[in-house]
Amino acid sequence: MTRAEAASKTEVRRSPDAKLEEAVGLAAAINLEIIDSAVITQRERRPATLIGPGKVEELKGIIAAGEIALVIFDHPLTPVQQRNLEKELNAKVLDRTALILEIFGERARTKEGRLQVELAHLNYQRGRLVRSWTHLERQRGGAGFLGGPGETQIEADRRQLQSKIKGLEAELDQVRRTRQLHRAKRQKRPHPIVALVGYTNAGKSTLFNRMTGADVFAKDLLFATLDPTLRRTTLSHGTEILFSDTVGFISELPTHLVAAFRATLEEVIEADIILHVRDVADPDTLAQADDVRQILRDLKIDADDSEHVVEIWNKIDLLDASERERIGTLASNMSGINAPHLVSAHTGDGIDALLVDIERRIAGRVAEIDVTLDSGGMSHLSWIYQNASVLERQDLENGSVHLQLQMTQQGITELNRLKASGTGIRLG
Ligand SMILES: Nc1nc2c(ncn2[C@@H]2O[C@H](COP(=O)(O)OP(=O)(O)OP(=O)(O)O)[C@@H](O)[C@H]2O)c(=O)[nH]1
Repeated sequence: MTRAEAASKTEVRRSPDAKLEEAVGLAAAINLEIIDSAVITQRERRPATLIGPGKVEELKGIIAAGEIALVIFDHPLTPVQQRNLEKELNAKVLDRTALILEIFGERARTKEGRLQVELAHLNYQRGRLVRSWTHLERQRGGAGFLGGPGETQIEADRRQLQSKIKGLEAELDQVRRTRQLHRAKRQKRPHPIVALVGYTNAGKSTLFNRMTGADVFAKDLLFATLDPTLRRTTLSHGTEILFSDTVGFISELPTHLVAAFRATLEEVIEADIILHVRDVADPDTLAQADDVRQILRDLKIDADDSEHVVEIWNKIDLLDASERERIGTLASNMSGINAPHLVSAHTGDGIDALLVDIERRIAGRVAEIDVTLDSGGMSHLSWIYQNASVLERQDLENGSVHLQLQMTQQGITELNRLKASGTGIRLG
């Protein structure tokens, strides 16, 4: 059974309750105290307030009684709806995009991450300004509308936003260029990259820590990791790899946010192997996996290429015996390379088998090569140690050194270039 077949065997749509639970989790991610939450069923969407007048009244009562300062709608709101609701409810109103932006704002740690979030924020605001302006314009008769304090103010705000956006884009460009230089340097160091992706809270950071012995912030918080983290690890047969932990994905991630994080996700785009970490104890696991695959496709990654993308079914320790058996059967029905890894990043179950599999997959991408450095080629020794895994070294009596190396194809090409440009290196 392929992954697509396995997925199609089960209903993947989220229940309203699961969506609500996720939204509550998002709010908790920035330490908001949740007073109340509810699913509202709406037959028609009201252009002015999204929800009907009866519901608005009901909410008003709850808000006044609970002294609630903020109301979050897990649904896109137009600028007009947001403003009207704020007035009616006498509380600040955010929609899902605004909430995610708030979370990203709190989490970003690197300069690039912070700039990206700020830019996404400004773009979000700009979209709202432009839309409300067109709305006003339409109300006052379109092209005939000239001057007036409202327009002047909005126009001024828009210009100010525009120039801020331009400034930020330039700054971001500079930061990215520096990072690309670093990356170019690293690419010359041909360690394969293994990137972790997954729905937010799936356990990527915990798995990353487990596999690398690192101590990355892992918490039961959505979007605990925002900036990519890289760490070098040596696998049991000596293969050196770089593990990369990235921002968690989420459904309905606003498109401009995906665009903003595209640069940060370059590690994923260029990774030799992608580990798609899934929380199989979450009732929503199938819908979450679908969302992740969609985002991978947006990044032009073939999520169904099982050579490249490996599914990790995490948190198996949370399953009861019958669920575990069901998941185990499902996994064993998925043949060969399609088969997912059942693990618990928490207890360490399944991690060794996963590391062996990573090493095996990488072995297909790395090759062994013998190199002899004569005395004239010794200056290349440090480059070799940086760029290859040295499996064996023999210091010969005539002063030359014989090395047995493991390198990626890219590294071998580089080595051939070195050989062609200088003396003292013999291959084979
Ligand atoms: N029981 C159990 N809990 C786990 C396991 N793996 C992770 N967790 C818990 O799940 C929560 C989320 O884990 P993280 O590693 O922060 O998840 P993440 O995918 O990096 O999250 P984001 O940063 O939001 O993308 C934490 O409370 C972890 O302790 C597991 O195998 N079993």
